Amino acid sequence: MEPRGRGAAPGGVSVSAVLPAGGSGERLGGATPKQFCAVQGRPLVSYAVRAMERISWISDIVVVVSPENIETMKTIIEKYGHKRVTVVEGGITRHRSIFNGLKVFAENEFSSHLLQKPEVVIIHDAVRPFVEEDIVSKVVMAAKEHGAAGAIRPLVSTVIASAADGCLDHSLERARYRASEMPQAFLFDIIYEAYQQCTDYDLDYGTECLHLALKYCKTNAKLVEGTADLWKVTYKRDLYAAESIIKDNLSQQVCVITNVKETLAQVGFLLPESLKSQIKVEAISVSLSKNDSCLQNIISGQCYNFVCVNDKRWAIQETQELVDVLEKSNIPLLYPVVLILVHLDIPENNSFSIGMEDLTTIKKFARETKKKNILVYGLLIQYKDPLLLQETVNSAAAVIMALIKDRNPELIGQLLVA
Ligand SMILES: Nc1ccn([C@@H]2O[C@H](COP(=O)(O)OP(=O)(O)OP(=O)(O)O)[C@@H](O)[C@H]2O)c(=O)n1
Ligand SMILES: O=C(CO)[C@H](O)[C@H](O)COP(=O)(O)O
Repeated sequence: MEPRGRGAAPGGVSVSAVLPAGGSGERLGGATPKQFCAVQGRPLVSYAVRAMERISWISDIVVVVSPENIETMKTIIEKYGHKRVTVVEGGITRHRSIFNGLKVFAENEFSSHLLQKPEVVIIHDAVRPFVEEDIVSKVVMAAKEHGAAGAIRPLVSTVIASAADGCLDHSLERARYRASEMPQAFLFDIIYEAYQQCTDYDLDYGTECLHLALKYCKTNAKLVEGTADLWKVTYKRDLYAAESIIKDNLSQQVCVITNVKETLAQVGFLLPESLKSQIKVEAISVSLSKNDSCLQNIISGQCYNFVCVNDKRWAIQETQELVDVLEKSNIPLLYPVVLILVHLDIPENNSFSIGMEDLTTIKKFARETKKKNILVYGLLIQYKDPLLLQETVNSAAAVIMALIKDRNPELIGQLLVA
């Protein structure tokens, strides 16, 4: 069978990946295994799958899940449009799950369709969502040369051993040891051989694939320094940390779209200027209905925050056009998009007034767009004294930043006043 990935892998080898996701997440607690817990609305496992999937030279991605979660995993693949993924039934321990994942490349009877055996296989826990191509590429190159490789991090705490009486027996010299993280990569034949040879004790109690390669194939893995965010989601606090890292990543860029008359354009200029001290700003002045190419470029550049400055009453019609463009782009499929409708209540805009009807309209609109993973908020910039314009705009920028950073789905449809 032809490999499904595209592009040349480092060192020209063929590469596939196995993501063990068959655990129950006891240490995290709760009814849902951690790999299926929602982070910014999307299951954690989908982040790890996405991280592998966007590396074009990885041919196949095997996700190993417990039998009762096979359908859940298939639904996730379908919902988030994951490609090149094969779901495989896991075992009762992590090693047994990984072994099952490897068998799909080697044993006909294990899978209805045997995947092409890669020269190098990556093993990466499905609960480590932040893995970049750079480190994956480094472990693959090192595995090609040394037979096995894995990411490491410095130890945070000193490792100590306790004696039978519960007292300190000895401690290890921290500087000599490292924490073994993921991703790891192996010449396929080496790791497969190691799993075939290893004992039930290894399969049931072992925690380290690199160790199996050493013990059974005499392969000394190359250790590659990894980045801090390779850590494994293990406890509840790790889910909170993952959530805030994602929110932080999504808050790097905003697109300010102004669609105002010249007399009001001052705000359209001052607002981006004020935001610039906190976030990268793309400011454009367009009629959204034109499906502007400039806007398209920004969207395809993975911008997850939009501010629309309007001089009319709640211009839902025009905002709907932006929502349609975003939806078509698939941008909100993977992460929630923040869309802030800014309206101006300023001296030149005499006709402006807000009634209950307006508030209901924006709420209704926000509820609909939330179903598309687009979070809509309203912001009214209100000032009567032109001398206070800069101050008011600064306060509006602060509210916009708070909405972007928080991405709070409970606040959608609310009208805030700056
Ligand atoms: N039988 C198992 C056990 C674990 N894993 C996977 O191995 C990775 C790392 O293991 P760990 O953090 O220990 O996950 P759990 O076993 O789910 O956690 P806990 O030990 O707290 O129950 C996770 O992606 C987990 O789903 C697996 O595929 N099959
Ligand atoms: O860090 C690792 C390197 O091999 C593994 O992810 C880790 O050992 C998994 O162990 P556990 O299932 O006990 O959490």
